Amino acid sequence: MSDQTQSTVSRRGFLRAVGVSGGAGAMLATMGAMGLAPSAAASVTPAFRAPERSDFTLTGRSGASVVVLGGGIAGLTTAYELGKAGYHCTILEARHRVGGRNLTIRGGDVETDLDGHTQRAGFSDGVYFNAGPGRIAQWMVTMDYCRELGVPIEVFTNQNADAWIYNESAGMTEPIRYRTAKADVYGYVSELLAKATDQGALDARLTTEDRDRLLSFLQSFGAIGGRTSDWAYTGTNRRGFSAYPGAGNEVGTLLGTPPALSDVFASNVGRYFSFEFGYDQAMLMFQPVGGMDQIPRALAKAVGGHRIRLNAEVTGVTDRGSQVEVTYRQGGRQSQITADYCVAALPPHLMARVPHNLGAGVTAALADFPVTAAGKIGLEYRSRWWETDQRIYGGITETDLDLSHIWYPSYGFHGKRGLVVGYYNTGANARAYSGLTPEQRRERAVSQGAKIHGDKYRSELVTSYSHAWDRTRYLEGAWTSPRYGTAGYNLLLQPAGRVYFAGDWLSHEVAWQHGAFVAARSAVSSLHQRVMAG
Ligand SMILES: Cc1cc2nc3c(=O)[nH]c(=O)nc-3n(C[C@H](O)[C@H](O)[C@H](O)COP(=O)(O)OP(=O)(O)OC[C@H]3O[C@@H](n4cnc5c(N)ncnc54)[C@H](O)[C@@H]3O)c2cc1C
Ligand SMILES: N=C(N)NCCCC(=O)C(=O)O
Repeated sequence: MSDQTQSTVSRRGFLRAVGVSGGAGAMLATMGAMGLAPSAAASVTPAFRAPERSDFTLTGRSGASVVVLGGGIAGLTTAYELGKAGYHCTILEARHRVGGRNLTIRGGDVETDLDGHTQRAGFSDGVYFNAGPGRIAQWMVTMDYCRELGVPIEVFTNQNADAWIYNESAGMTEPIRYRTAKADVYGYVSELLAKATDQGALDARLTTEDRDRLLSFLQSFGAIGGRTSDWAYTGTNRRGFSAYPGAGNEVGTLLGTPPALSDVFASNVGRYFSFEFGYDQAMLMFQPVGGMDQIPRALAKAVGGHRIRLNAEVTGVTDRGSQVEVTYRQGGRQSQITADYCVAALPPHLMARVPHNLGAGVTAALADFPVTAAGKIGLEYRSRWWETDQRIYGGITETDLDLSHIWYPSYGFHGKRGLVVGYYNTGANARAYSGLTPEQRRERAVSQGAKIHGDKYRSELVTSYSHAWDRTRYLEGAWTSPRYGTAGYNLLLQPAGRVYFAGDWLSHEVAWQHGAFVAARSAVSSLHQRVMAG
């Protein structure tokens, strides 16, 4: 090892170790130079833990019978994985279709909510609306199930420089493109930090070398001037153009000059930038081709339709010691099924209401999951004006309006029609919409969205369908906030006699199908170990 390498490591060991200036080879060389054996690399940059993410197989076979309560992702996965290991599973699902919160609405679908509002979706052929899940991160086990089940996937655009930001409460009268908002916020933040750095305000924290490196980073990050122009941010073509560059001498027309620093901060556009930093929301994201419900459909097909009873509402669970007895109502009749084991994959707040003999502690634990409301509306348009007129191809507009987010479709580009998600909100905003009739929801969403998109937001609209998760029978909520670490939460990670629990609510990825998949895998592993040991 040369002296130069040694000095590089001691001065820049951190940068090299996190792979900023080199690939794996460079990193290993650096580790060696630091006196670390290659195996110690794991403690610096932990290896990706593949087993939890990849395909799953129970070792050994059993012919035991299992009744699975709920045909959402967790229930279906339970039956799918146990089925591979030879178990005889029966799924009892209260709704008229499998999938649970994984719900894709197409033309002809009919849903009636708890308030008696019936909607028949009038969407055109090929147009669909993911009323629940819409996106999948690359690391999620959901991707492995798509591959294993043969569900084709495509990119879901979760972030788009050409989508809008609109903060009405900050006095904005026009929306601003993400790219423009970012250019101005990054520019002014960089200017301020560069000035403070150059004036010595950070000298206690920075060496001379650090200071120079930070200034050089800020110059490129914020596209600001140098020392001679006092690091000023004056705007560049990162803001975008009102007329893009063209042929010959057409240099294009820049999108004006940046507003004053104080106005940029007052607009509060920067509050949306960190969304894409999230480990679960960063691009690239994915979606199944043709709708998110391709996942439960494929699972149900693999499980076998004869093992799934629809419109079967579970009304009681009794552990009889050597077997479990489950009562359910189907077609106006009370029926009963007995199995060796049961996996309860209903929402916890609903399972808490099902009469059982599993103990008061179980009921109390199940009832202790606070539930969040969420809602979405799908707006079908006769033209794709957001693509042709506004040059937005997928992605999300962020607002401080009660509609919160507007999603543009990541499929069907340049097609004739398309579906925009006109609101996706949670909490109080979701409840405000769910308290309205479907017509009132549409009116409210359209009048809000037209502030951003103009007249076509109303005039090109063909039909709509809205879904209020807090008003959906057999779900009564969008997702829960588990009280991790409490005795109640931990109690439900264990079987109650012969009854196991599963669902995204028993995972650290609540509100993600990933959570439902891994919770189901955990329950079936535990059940299978017991059967194999017994
Ligand atoms: C608005 C929204 C957006 C989301 N976005 C994403 C996303 O982008 N990506 C992502 O991966 N995930 C997302 N999720 C989360 C994802 O939908 C869930 O994590 C997952 O679908 C949960 O599956 P589950 O099987 O645990 O529960 P559920 O889907 O709740 O399944 C429970 C099942 O039990 C049934 N049931 C209830 N009562 C009874 C009864 N008495 N008898 C019989 N059956 C009964 C229900 O009908 C249902 O089918 C979103 C969810 C919502 C609501
Ligand atoms: N606070 C949360 N749990 N957020 C997750 C929101 C639901 C979801 O998965 C998505 O829309 O991507």
